[in-house]
Amino acid sequence: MLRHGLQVTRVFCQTVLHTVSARPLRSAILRLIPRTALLPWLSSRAVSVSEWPLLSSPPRDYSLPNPSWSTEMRRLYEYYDSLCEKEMEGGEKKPGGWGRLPSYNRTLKYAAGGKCLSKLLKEKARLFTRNTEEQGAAFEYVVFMNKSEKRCVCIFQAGHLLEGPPGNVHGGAIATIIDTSLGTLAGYLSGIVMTANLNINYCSPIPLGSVVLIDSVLDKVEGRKTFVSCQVTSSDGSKLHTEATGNAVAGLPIPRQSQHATLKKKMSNTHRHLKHTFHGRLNPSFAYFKVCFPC
Ligand SMILES: CCCCCCCCCCCCCC(=O)SCCNC(=O)CCNC(=O)[C@H](O)C(C)(C)COP(=O)(O)OP(=O)(O)OC[C@H]1O[C@@H](n2cnc3c(N)ncnc32)[C@H](O)[C@@H]1OP(=O)(O)O
Repeated sequence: MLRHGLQVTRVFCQTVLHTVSARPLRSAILRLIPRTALLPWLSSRAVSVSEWPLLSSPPRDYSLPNPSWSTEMRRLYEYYDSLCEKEMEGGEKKPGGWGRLPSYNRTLKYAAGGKCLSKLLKEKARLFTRNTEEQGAAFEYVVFMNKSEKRCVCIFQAGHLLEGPPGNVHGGAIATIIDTSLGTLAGYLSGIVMTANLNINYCSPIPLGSVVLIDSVLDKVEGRKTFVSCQVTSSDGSKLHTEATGNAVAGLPIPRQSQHATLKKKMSNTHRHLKHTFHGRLNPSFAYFKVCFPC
């Protein structure tokens, strides 16, 4: 009887997986099936749960080329990608100092401190620059980091949803991508940071749909403060669109055992405020963010 039940489950699982190709529908169906019911199917396929895309589907990496990318965007991507450290034949690493940073639409997913946040925030929060699935509509960008030069280059293609003055990119959208580039560089070099100060000079408008380069460098580190600056230029570097300087303040270090009780007390005091909104100042839950560098 039990064996018969397992067999029916297995056949059902296989039918679902092989016939339903639309991913949202397939995911919805699978959410209704208890995971234990899938085990017979998995064991029959001799695959581990982590290998199975629907139980642990890898998040979409938004920094990879997609059909909306212009020829110029692709050309620049391929240029910086060619500078990246890569495994060569024989296991040797091609030196270059550059590396592409992956980019996801969630950060809370990686936060153990997320228990302080409401369920709504946990489920619905999206990184501002990656909050539309429509390719090419808003921020299309990829960040390449050069750790040894303490520098990063962001290739940015501005989509039609970012219009400000007719035919040109909104100043707030430019500030957003600058904050993202500078924040990413500061975060990469100094750990978790919050932008404390950002000064922007808008020198010439950025045409909607065009591709620009945001070249960011580290100026100095003073205690918790990381000073960074950038220039936004046309893709061939001939025209300066924007320049900016910023100061990012590093968060609290991962708590040591002795500090843990104080932090826990602080967290419960602020829990009520944190429940529906972020606290205005850097709060202890930031200390629990896993350091990862999606941008
Ligand atoms: C890990 C996950 C990564 C994910 C990445 C994906 C996203 C990609 C990247 C996206 C990136 C997006 C990034 C975003 O969008 S971050 C979002 C925008 N930023 C904020 O909301 C920050 C709000 N402000 C604060 O939280 C606090 O004020 C901070 C944390 C900044 C400092 O408060 P804290 O209580 O902790 O420290 P402190 O007050 O003792 O000050 C410490 C030092 O800093 C100096 N100072 C302070 N304020 C300013 C100021 N305004 N100008 C110049 N300096 C300032 C101050 O004089 C002092 O210096 P000194 O006296 O020691 O010399």
